Amino acid sequence: MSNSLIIALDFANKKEVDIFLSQFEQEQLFLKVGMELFYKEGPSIIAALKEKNHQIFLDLKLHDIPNTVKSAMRNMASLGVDLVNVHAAGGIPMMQGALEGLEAGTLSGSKRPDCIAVTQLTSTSEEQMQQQQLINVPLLDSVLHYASITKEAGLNGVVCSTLEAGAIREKIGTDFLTVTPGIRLDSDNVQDQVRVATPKKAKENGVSSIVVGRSITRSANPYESYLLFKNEWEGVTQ
Ligand SMILES: O=c1ccn([C@@H]2O[C@H](COP(=O)(O)O)[C@@H](O)[C@H]2O)c(=O)[nH]1
Repeated sequence: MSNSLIIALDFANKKEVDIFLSQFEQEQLFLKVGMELFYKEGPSIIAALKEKNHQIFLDLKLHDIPNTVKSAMRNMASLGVDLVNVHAAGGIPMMQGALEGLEAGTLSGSKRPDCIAVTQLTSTSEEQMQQQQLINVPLLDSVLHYASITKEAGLNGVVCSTLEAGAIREKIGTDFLTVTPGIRLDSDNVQDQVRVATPKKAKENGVSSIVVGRSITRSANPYESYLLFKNEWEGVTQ
């Protein structure tokens, strides 16, 4: 799942998704279904998107005791999604439980969904992390630590910001996925994101895949905006 531009479908319901996707004609997309849409529509939204042959990142960011995460992941794998995630702060046994659940739930003949772990949310600043999580190290150290335990647990990679992706590749290796939200063009409003970067910067830093939401979904012309992001993401050679 490298080199993808993943569109975050942060919509209230399926009707809004259908209107949005109708502007993309036959294009095969990598789509992220998050809490807002999944909690409204449930598994049927995944089936509807898969029917159109889109790839799917089911972004529910699980963080619970290992047994609960294992059972939930078994059900998530049975939906046939391509990518799922947890919070690395849940710890190694929880992440291992996630993988066990995914193995158990993957349909025969299908590939197990890749599983990645959120390090520090891209909306978190170093100051907020230190004051509110009482993590008294630089934010980069916290992200690198979470990436290390994610690797130790056997997951496929992490969610981080573009700003940390290069250091993760150096420390953990190039076959470890770095999936980065917080992507904006220079002219965009950053909204609630803190650690942001352009698609060009993401490519330069060796990011595996970028996640773009509102800059495309809330644009006056979503397809045009999608192409702007896609061209910048694909147009820069490493
Ligand atoms: O650290 C994280 C983890 C997940 N996200 C999700 O990505 C998109 C970003 O949307 P934008 O509109 O482009 O800001 C959104 O669905 C988040 O839930 C993240 O932003 N940061």
